[in-house]
Amino acid sequence: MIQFEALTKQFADGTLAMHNINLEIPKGQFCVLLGPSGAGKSTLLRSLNGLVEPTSGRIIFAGRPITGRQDLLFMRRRVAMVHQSFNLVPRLTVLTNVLCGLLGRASLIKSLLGVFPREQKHNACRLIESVGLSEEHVYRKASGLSGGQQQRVGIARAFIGDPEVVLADEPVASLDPRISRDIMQLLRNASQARNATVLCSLHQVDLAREFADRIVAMKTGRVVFDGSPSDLTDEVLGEIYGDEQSGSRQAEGASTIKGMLGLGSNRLGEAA
Ligand SMILES: Nc1ncnc2c1ncn2[C@@H]1O[C@H](COP(=O)(O)OP(=O)(O)OP(=O)(O)O)[C@@H](O)[C@H]1O
Repeated sequence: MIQFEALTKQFADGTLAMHNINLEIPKGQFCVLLGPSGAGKSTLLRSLNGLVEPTSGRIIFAGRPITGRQDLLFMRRRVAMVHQSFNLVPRLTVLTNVLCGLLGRASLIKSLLGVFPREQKHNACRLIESVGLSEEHVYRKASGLSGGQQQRVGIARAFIGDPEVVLADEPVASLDPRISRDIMQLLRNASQARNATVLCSLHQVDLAREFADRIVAMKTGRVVFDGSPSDLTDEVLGEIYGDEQSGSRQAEGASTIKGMLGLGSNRLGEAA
């Protein structure tokens, strides 16, 4: 479904956010990206919705090399995004927020006026129900929902356009552990039901192990691990996160490796 060929991104200030990334992500795979803060996970995700332009290398999406503007539009139309901070419009209803996932597909004027065909509204209502919200939520403003409910809306919005690929950038970073698991389960179920490919960055190793078909770990812009959850041993985790533990940058991350693993300090200390 997606091929990254020697993908490299160097920002104008010289930061090398991705260096020679070579990956093939097959259709329907649920691939989790792990790695310390600043590893390049978001940059990789953003290269797939056109928000980051690679410095060199290329992306092949559904067999089509993404080189020009038309290719980029082709890819963007097939990719949806789930955000860490939900990115809903607070004053709009749940229904309209979900329908916003069709912007760019529906007529711009109609979308801006909030005029969506009956069938699309019907689909949106079905999706709202399928993500665990009820009728009473449909016309409620997004600002009146809990974080977990907002992310359910975010998932419904991502899937309404029937995307082939869903990018989820730390989708549970601002949720408590129980709700996080529910949201990951929902994302997993929704993608499986549609055979959609998911690329999901996470800081929670336990969730990565539970939900991923495949885990790719990055560090300083490079892929340092690519395998199944069962291959992700504590030793490998120590290599991925170890150096960062002693660095001050870890404070910027979602949590310490200890918290992420839910382990005691001794084992962790050894790994680090
Ligand atoms: N627009 C930008 N200009 C310059 N540097 C950037 C820009 N965007 C990201 N970077 C840098 O690129 C590197 C990779 O950042 P990225 O956000 O991809 O990491 P990440 O693994 O997603 O981190 P986190 O887990 O904290 O979200 C970091 O050093 C970051 O500071």
